[in-house]
Amino acid sequence: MADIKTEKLSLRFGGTAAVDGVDLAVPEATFFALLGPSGCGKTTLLRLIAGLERPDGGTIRLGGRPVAGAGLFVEPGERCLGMVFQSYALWPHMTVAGNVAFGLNRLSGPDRARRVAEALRSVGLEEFARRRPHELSGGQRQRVALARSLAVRPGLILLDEPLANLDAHLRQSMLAEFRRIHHQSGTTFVFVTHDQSEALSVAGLVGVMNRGRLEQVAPPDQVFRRPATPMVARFVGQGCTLPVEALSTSDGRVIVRLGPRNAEVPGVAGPGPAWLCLRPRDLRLAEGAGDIAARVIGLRFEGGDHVLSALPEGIDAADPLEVRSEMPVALGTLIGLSLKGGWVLPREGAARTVAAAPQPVGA
Ligand SMILES: Nc1ncnc2c1ncn2[C@@H]1O[C@H](COP(=O)(O)OP(=O)(O)OP(=O)(O)O)[C@@H](O)[C@H]1O
Repeated sequence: MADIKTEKLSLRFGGTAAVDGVDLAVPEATFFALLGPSGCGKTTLLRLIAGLERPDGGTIRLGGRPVAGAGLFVEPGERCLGMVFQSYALWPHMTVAGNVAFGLNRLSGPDRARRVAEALRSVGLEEFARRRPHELSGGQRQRVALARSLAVRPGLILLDEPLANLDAHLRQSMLAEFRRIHHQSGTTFVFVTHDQSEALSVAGLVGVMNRGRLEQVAPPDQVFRRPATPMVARFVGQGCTLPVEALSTSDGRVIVRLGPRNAEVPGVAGPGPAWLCLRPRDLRLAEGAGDIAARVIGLRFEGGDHVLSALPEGIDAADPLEVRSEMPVALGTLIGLSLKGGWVLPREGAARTVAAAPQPVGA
């Protein structure tokens, strides 16, 4: 088991800051998911931790041991970690057992065989030891790749989009497998994905990256319910952000002006310009005027409901909001939306209240 600590970690490729001053602390035995849009720097951060890239600046410690920093660079093979890639990277001419034994050369024959059997048992593939990779399904190949990493008993396993080549159904069962194996092995897992539902369902700790920086590191429910930045609010859970004015704040609840009306919403913004972060589940169609007046500009049928896209009225630069309805509503209709939840964040430069914030409405 190894914890991970990076300080001011940076790597540029030409004009691109792929990783930009990242301070990260992942406690040992954590299942950590690194989440973010394509090109935000997830793989580069993983490769820096693995030792496949050298940082331009900053430091990395694994299990308390410095592995990269000024004048110091520990080679990947000496970092006591395993890697699992989306391409599996198995040797096609070797059997499953041969692939799993690959990193165990320093062990004696019987010890090696025992370690291979143990690793294959932990991923449920002991009966497949004599097969070759082309005789396995994609999910089974990925489990062989994981068994190969587990066999060397590393303190840390780095998984780079390991489910990207699998179909949706198999991804779900592999996620459950990863959780079980992580729990059983007690190894620290770092799991890179751009799929937020994957990250939130599998990890104990989630890091959201954007443009080379970490926007938030928190347990999945906090990332979802208390986004630290507008980017996290928009990226996770189909969220959107409305520009509002925070009028006053007390006990972690903020009164915001929504066009001509005011509403009280949980949050951390002091008085001034703020963002109201909303998810579809934070809104419902009001019987009367509700909290927000909005005009229906789109309608689709999804998951058994009609989903209305509605543009708030009286709020400058607002994006359309989505709300579910049992009945279809004609385009152009003025509707009222009631707030069931939400989260208020200060806009850049505005005051943030420090008081501990309560759970949002409906949490
Ligand atoms: N070897 C390289 N040479 C030049 N630029 C690179 C290199 N590797 C990555 N980059 C750039 O660095 C940035 C971060 O890339 P990275 O692969 O880390 O992103 P990512 O979040 O893993 O993306 P994805 O989800 O699409 O895999 C991107 O702008 C990318 O184009």
